[in-house]
Amino acid sequence: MSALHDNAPADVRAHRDFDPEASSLHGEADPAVLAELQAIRGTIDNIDAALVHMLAERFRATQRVGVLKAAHGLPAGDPDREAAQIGRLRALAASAQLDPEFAEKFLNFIISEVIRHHVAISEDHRRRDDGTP
Ligand SMILES: C=C(O[C@@H]1C=C(C(=O)O)C=C[C@H]1O)C(=O)O
Repeated sequence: MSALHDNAPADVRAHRDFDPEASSLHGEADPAVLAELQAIRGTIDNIDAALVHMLAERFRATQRVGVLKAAHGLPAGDPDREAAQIGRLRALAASAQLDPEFAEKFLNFIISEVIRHHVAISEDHRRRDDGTP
């Protein structure tokens, strides 16, 4: 299909039109070096795709938790659960030679987004109960 009549959403197009060889380094290094770089980048692209799919599944699960909490009037965050998760992830990271500080920051980043979703779900739920728009 020509680009002119392409009605696919921008994100769908970006995925479909992704150029795995896009680089600012063409002509900057020996072709053998660029070929090795390209091979490693293939692995990075696979991992990035897996991360997105895993995060999508995680958010699908946390949305269910959010709905359950809202239906039963439970708070969005659960600090004791978070502390246990962070301790576990830090240990896992250390054994995998990943920086535990980074693992903790990454988990906190995700959890704060989850809590934002839970607050929104709970407000929605309350509005529906009150009959307010
Ligand atoms: C998903 C939950 O809600 C929040 C988000 C968490 C998470 O993303 O893992 C963990 C604890 C809660 O602060 C939960 O309580 O299990």
